[in-house]
Amino acid sequence: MINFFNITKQYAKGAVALSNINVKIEKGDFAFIVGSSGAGKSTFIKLLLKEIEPTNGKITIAGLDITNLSTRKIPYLRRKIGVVFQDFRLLPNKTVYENIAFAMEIIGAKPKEIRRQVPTILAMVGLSGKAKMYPHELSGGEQQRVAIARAIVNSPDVLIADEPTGNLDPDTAWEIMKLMKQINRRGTTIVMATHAKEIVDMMQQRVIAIEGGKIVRDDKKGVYGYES
Ligand SMILES: Nc1ncnc2c1ncn2[C@@H]1O[C@H](COP(=O)(O)OP(=O)(O)OP(=O)(O)O)[C@@H](O)[C@H]1O
Repeated sequence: MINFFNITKQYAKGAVALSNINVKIEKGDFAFIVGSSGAGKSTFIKLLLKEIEPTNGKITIAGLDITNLSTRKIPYLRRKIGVVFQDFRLLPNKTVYENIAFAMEIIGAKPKEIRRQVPTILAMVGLSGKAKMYPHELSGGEQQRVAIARAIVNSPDVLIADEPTGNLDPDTAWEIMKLMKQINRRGTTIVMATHAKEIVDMMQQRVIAIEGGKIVRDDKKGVYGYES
């Protein structure tokens, strides 16, 4: 599903954030990316999202070589990937319904399809009663559910989450993790960068640890492995 071939990323001012990384994430995997601050986790995620380009190497996602992708094909890539961030990033002037509908509109979904799909996805994330609310009227956990709904509404192959529980209290964080696991069970590959030791230890999923720009550990049912 996701392949990093000899990926090196050196930033303009000299820092080598990732150094010759090779990793393969299979379809249906749930993989945590862990590592201390500055280890290279965000760089890993940004490369996947094509927000930045590698200095060397090749990345493929669902058979698509994203390092040599024509501008024309970038929307196609975006459809294969859903993203969730720590700070939710919802559109403040749109309701819950509109935030999710908008993600469908921009890929050209038909109004009929949108009217059918948005309530389905809202029910799935447990927010059927909140469709008309605005983001500021919701709790952090609810906002993150909306963000997840928006990320999966177009049925991406991969859900990428960058510290999705970072702004949430422990109970709410667990609710979000249950939802992520549910999405994973339906076949979506999940890649999640996190500092949340308890979550990683409890979930017993694949753990890829990055240190100093290299993969230092890759365990099938791993633990966080750092003091938090
Ligand atoms: N835009 C940039 N320009 C120069 N150096 C950068 C840039 N972004 C990150 N770096 C450097 O690359 C290295 C890896 O950073 P990265 O943000 O990937 O770490 P991280 O593991 O996500 O850390 P954190 O857990 O603190 O978010 C660090 O040494 C950082 O200073």
